[in-house]
Amino acid sequence: MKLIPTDLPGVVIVEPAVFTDERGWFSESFNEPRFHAALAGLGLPAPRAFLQDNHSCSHAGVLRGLHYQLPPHAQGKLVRVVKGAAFDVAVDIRAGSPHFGRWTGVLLNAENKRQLWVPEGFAHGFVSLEDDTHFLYKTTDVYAKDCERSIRYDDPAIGVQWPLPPGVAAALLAAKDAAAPLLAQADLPPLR
Ligand SMILES: Cc1cn([C@H]2C[C@H](O)[C@@H](COP(=O)(O)OP(=O)(O)O[C@H]3O[C@H](C)C(=O)[C@H](O)[C@H]3O)O2)c(=O)[nH]c1=O
Repeated sequence: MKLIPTDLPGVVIVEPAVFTDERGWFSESFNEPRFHAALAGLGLPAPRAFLQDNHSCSHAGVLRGLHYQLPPHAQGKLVRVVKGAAFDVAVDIRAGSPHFGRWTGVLLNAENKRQLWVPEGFAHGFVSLEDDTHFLYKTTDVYAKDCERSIRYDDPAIGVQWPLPPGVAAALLAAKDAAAPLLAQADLPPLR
């Protein structure tokens, strides 16, 4: 496994080792000791244990986000795409962070097998770039609807440059994602 820092401190790309032979390929999608050691190598803290695995499937142009959960159920997320493609985005929303409101985006797809580590204190979302995009992720806390918050994906104060797949004029959103902008959020996670 190799970690590649993004331009947003704390958010890193995970490139798992892939072993190819005449049968196909094998890859460890998660290995806690190796993940923790690789994070330590970048001076980053090990996350809490992952408590939940999620799997969603999206049509081309579907945008899920920007979402986060507040303490005591803040979630770190280790995300990947196993079929299709997605542009995955993390935003630092920790009150007091020197990088508050900054975002980074990474192409995740079945071919590059890349993952993105999004720590607690960051909002997360993605836009699906193909039909039938299967998005899998581990979270460091369980789903807690009362702690869940949404930030509008096109908040000009954040300025995410969302790509859209060919033929899609506008992102396809759930009603809950026509949300408030970042600076209108009533409560934001603390900088730990
Ligand atoms: C997130 C979640 C949802 N649900 C139920 C609640 C709804 O009845 C249904 C769909 O939930 P939602 O519309 O919140 O799903 P997404 O829009 O994909 O939400 C996710 O979108 C972005 C990408 C994130 O980073 C979060 O993990 C999460 O907020 O599944 C559960 O039962 N457990 C869960 O952990």
